[in-house]
Amino acid sequence: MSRIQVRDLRIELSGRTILHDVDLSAEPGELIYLLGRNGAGKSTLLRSICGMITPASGEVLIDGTPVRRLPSPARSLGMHLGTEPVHPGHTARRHLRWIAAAAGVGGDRIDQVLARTGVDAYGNRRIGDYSLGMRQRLGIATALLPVLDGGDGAGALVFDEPLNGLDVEGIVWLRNLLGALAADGHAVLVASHLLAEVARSADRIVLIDRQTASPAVPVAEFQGRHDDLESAYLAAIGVRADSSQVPG
Ligand SMILES: Nc1ncnc2c1ncn2[C@@H]1O[C@H](COP(=O)(O)OP(=O)(O)OP(=O)(O)O)[C@@H](O)[C@H]1O
Repeated sequence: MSRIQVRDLRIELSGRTILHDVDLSAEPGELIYLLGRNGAGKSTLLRSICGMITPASGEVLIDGTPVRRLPSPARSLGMHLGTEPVHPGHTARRHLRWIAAAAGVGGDRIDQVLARTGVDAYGNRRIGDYSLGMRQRLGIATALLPVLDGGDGAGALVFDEPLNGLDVEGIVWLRNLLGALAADGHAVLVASHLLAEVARSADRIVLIDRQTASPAVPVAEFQGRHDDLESAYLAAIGVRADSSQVPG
């Protein structure tokens, strides 16, 4: 069973407050989506949860342990934080070998995650030649490395905009994968702008706005009296649905 707890988190970068007073708990078996406009702080929050950003104050606990005290966060957390290839000349297989070794995950997992994500079809080609959707699938494969089927691997997973660039069958595949991970007891946290997908899949929604996070609420509660999630979201961030102003 896995749990992500964020307590009273404050993040400052280059002397600017990016997030403050963030409290969030992703429980075992829950799929939580983070919403928020460009620059709201979703990636910053996910990176903080993964221990890649040191908070000015507050804490992140993964299964009750402060993330920065975990001996190997990449073993305790499945992470997909972006699609930029670190080494464009590497193949997917070599990339995964490198990540698995760094995280202390057995190399026998590599073939499993390649097959589970469909990356095995092009696992021996250099990442620099991948399309966006192919890079997304590789990022998802990386996040699955420490997640052992029925074992004691990572319990919690975070994904930063994993849907971007996936084709239609990829979106359906990822929806089923995230649902299956949650059903297996993993706490799953996903940042996305794709509200149709959020509406059909999320257990709860958190809105990142005005440098903080709303309480996590079920989709129906977030939607309230609005016709759909998009209208509710626009109202929540203070934008009129018919507005043609450049947001900012
Ligand atoms: N290293 C950094 N130094 C200073 N400011 C930063 C740094 N990284 C991010 N920021 C700022 O933090 C804010 C939040 O950025 P973040 O990438 O977390 O937003 P986001 O919600 O993920 O946006 P998007 O939806 O566009 O991906 C932005 O104002 C960004 O400019």
